[in-house]
Amino acid sequence: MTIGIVVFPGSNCDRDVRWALEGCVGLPTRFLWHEERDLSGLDAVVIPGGFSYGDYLRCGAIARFAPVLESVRLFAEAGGAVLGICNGFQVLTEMGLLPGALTRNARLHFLCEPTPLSVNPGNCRWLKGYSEAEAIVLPIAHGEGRYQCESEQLAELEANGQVVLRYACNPNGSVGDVAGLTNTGGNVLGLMPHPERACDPLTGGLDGLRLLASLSN
Ligand SMILES: NC(=O)CC[C@H](N)C(=O)O
Repeated sequence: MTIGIVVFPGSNCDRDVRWALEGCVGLPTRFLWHEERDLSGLDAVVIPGGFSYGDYLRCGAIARFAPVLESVRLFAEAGGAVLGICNGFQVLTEMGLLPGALTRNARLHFLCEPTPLSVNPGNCRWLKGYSEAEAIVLPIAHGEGRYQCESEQLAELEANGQVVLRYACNPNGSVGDVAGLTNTGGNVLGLMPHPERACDPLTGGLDGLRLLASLSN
């Protein structure tokens, strides 16, 4: 099994994700530069955190036009496992693979702190290792993490079980305490917290490990 990790100019968590997947989980990875289109041989794709194209316009708004994402869209639409972390979640909403939008945090500050969350794994392929309503802690590090969508859309997401991660103490003003969403197929997951920074007790706990290890079980 090999996991692709997308790299845009401005990505900065691509190495963290590689360290977690290879060093902590033991899964081989391959970097996918933003101009590449070839996903052959890959079993899953991670769009990591960072500041793609300098976060100009809106986080993820330029990245959505990257050639690599045309292939990622086809991969996801065919049922392939895709994980978007932080800037990756922003990219997934900008490209329409997940509904809604991530906007500036309610108090306009960049937030960087451990954050308590509640997991509702439903049919999400990336969350098989967690139990229903499990309480976990993952770090956040973002300026644009305030999830927004229409109330009808939120009701639909809730009814479908697509709100798979919720903030216990909503730090950024997200509607419905949304910290992470899956698509109806459960193969695409976008989340603002960073599971790759919680894969070692020395550097942020272990609550992210099962997420990154989920595909290998
Ligand atoms: N850690 C990240 O991926 C940061 C995401 C994005 N650049 C923001 O500040 O919201």
